[in-house]
Amino acid sequence: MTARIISGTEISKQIREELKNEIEMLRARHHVIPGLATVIVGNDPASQTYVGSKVRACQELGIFSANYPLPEETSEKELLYLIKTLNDDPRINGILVQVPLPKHIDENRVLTAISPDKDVDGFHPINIGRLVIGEKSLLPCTPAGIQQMLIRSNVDTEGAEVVVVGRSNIVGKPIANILLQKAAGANATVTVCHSATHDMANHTRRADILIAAIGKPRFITADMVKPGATVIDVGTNEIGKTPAGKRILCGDVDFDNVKAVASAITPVPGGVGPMTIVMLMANTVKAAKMAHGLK
Ligand SMILES: Nc1nc(=O)c2c([nH]1)NC[C@@H]1CN(c3ccc(C(=O)N[C@@H](CCC(=O)O)C(=O)O)cc3)C=[N+]21
Repeated sequence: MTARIISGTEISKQIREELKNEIEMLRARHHVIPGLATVIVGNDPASQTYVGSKVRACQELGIFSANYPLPEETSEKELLYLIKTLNDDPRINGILVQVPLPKHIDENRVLTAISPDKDVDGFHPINIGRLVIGEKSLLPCTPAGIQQMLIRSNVDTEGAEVVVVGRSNIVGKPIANILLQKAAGANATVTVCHSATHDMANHTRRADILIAAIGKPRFITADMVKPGATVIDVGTNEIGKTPAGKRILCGDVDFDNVKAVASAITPVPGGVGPMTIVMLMANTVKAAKMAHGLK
């Protein structure tokens, strides 16, 4: 068997088209233009690449974007002041502070300072809490993107065994909670594995849907995958550079061997990454509608 490829590039294009229409409708009917502020502290090249993609996506879709590239030595106080200003700015519906932040800044304090209504990353404790209790909230972008990939490629989660490898606050914990929800129709049986899990392969081999979010290149090997499983690869590990200086990316899944066992698999690049960006745009549109009391 060779697995069907679930293309994040294709699915994200489809969602972009839907968003474009919705944004045009908001503008024409309600005179609303969604606005996103991106804040990046320091000059990590990978972070700059991601923020660059986000800004381009805004331009393409008709979202207003305001960008705040700040020097590495920005103090926590200055950053908190900027966030307060953005919280109060009616043109801004979404605030994204790129993580990781420099070590002298308390990341939790900063993320908690963002108004929950403008928290398009879905990292604020209020939004995490709403997700866990099954209330409507802004969902973290990578997990929301994974959910859309499953829905739009007809992978049924109802009653399925889902195994998530990785327990980060930005991927592992939220995707586990999203797929566990009954109300939203996900309704899966969810196991979360991590670095202290005994006999990890024993868990992963039971998965109908295996989600790899560990941050280790090719960690998931073919012997860890149940024949016919759907495999979602969240890894974006930089394993080198091309002679031209372009980053070479590799997922958390040993793609070439696992695709012979799985029935569906996401590639890296071109899988979860592009979905993360489009869901940020979707959250910005959602936040704009909430801000204007629109359904
Ligand atoms: N506040 C915050 N929110 C984030 O959502 C956030 C963040 N901080 N910090 C870093 C991570 C990482 N992340 C990615 C987004 C897109 C791709 C992506 O589009 N990847 C392309 C390849 C891009 C390339 O070639 O470098 C792909 O997989 O096809 C990857 C990774 C968002 N993050």
